[in-house]
Amino acid sequence: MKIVVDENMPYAQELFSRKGEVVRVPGRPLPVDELQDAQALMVRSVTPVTTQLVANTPLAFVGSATAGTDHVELADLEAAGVAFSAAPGCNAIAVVEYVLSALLLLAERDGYALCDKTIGIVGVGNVGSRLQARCEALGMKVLLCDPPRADRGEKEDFLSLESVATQADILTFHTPLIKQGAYPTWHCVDRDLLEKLPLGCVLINACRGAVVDNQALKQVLTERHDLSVVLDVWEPEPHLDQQLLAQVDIATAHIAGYTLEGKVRGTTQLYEAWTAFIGQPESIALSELLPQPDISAVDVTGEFSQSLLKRLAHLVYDVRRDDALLRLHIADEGGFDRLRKQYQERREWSSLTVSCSDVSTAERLRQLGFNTLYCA
Ligand SMILES: NC(=O)c1ccc[n+]([C@@H]2O[C@H](COP(=O)([O-])OP(=O)(O)OC[C@H]3O[C@@H](n4cnc5c(N)ncnc54)[C@H](O)[C@@H]3O)[C@@H](O)[C@H]2O)c1
Ligand SMILES: O=C(O)[C@H](O)[C@H](O)COP(=O)(O)O
Repeated sequence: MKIVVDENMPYAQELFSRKGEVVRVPGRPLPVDELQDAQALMVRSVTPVTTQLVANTPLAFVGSATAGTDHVELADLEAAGVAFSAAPGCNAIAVVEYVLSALLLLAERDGYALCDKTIGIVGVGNVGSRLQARCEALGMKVLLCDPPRADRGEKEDFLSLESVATQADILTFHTPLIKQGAYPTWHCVDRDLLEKLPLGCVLINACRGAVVDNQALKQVLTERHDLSVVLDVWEPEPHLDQQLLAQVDIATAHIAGYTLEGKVRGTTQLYEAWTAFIGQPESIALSELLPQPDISAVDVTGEFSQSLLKRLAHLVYDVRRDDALLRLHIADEGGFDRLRKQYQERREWSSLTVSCSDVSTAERLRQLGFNTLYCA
């Protein structure tokens, strides 16, 4: 059995080679000749999966180690009789911690307390709901927009996009990219919405580039200097608009989901889905695979504060690292994809054990995602 896997999928070689021959390939562009005798293909979001790609191959299963599936023609795969699995939620914590790393930075730069702010979360799924929990633990007011969930009658208090966008100090997007149907998100942040954002609003896009009309954003940013913008995703990738990049406050190369934990969960979720598909189900514990982090423990004395949280969060991951790298390398040939392929290891907040001399600080940091100990 031959299994073709994207080379940017940690531990794929080790796991999939338990069952067959593994061939690692670049995802953009994918060497299609490798599929001529392959039974399974494991991709990331950079590989469009079309009827054409799978036609005239023995592929029976395609997996994508991602939350988003807009690069996959799902109906065509089904029609071709090819099974598919994504990795829902694998990198949700990573995206949440990316957003918080950025917010802690902007709050310090502009001198405000996050607990005084209202955040509007658009798309309240795996990422959005975890972000909601962490923002509530920070004492922020949280407004939610998720029309599909609202229409299913779920019990949260969901608002319209316009209502959230006009009330929130911080507006962050965590929806899939959807072009058609009842709940489209393509260009849902258009000129009209951008003009309605409150004075000094922070706009964050860490879902898919085209959820924001990038040309409209570029234009509005020449007129409104009060907005702060954080973009991890771009329209289009990898050839993003360098003028827009220069206008935004934090710019990164679609790496919000790139913690080691997030990527490894992506691999293990696919391995579990595929082994179930071939009738030999296996489950893999993350702890079997993850190495010890570079920094695994710190001691904290004193009480919880935003400043303490920022120092701890940035000890694990400071978004300025990725912002600097993108600005430095965006003009290089292949720079965007190289930054993603050669991504420096990044861990989740839970990889850090924080020993606290104050019980309420320990509890607060635990709610915010750290591993904590109370040492009287
Ligand atoms: N930047 C990154 O590295 C990164 C990492 C993970 C996910 N993503 C992107 O973020 C998206 C969200 O991730 P997730 O894991 O939370 O997905 P999810 O499927 O768990 O949640 C998406 C939520 O969006 C809601 N939604 C759908 N249409 C909507 C609309 N028109 N308006 C508002 N809400 C709508 C859905 O009901 C759902 O609750 C993914 O689809 C992916 O494109 C990006
Ligand atoms: O949808 C997702 O899961 C993310 O966008 C994912 O992290 C993107 O990374 P890629 O698959 O392009 O490596």
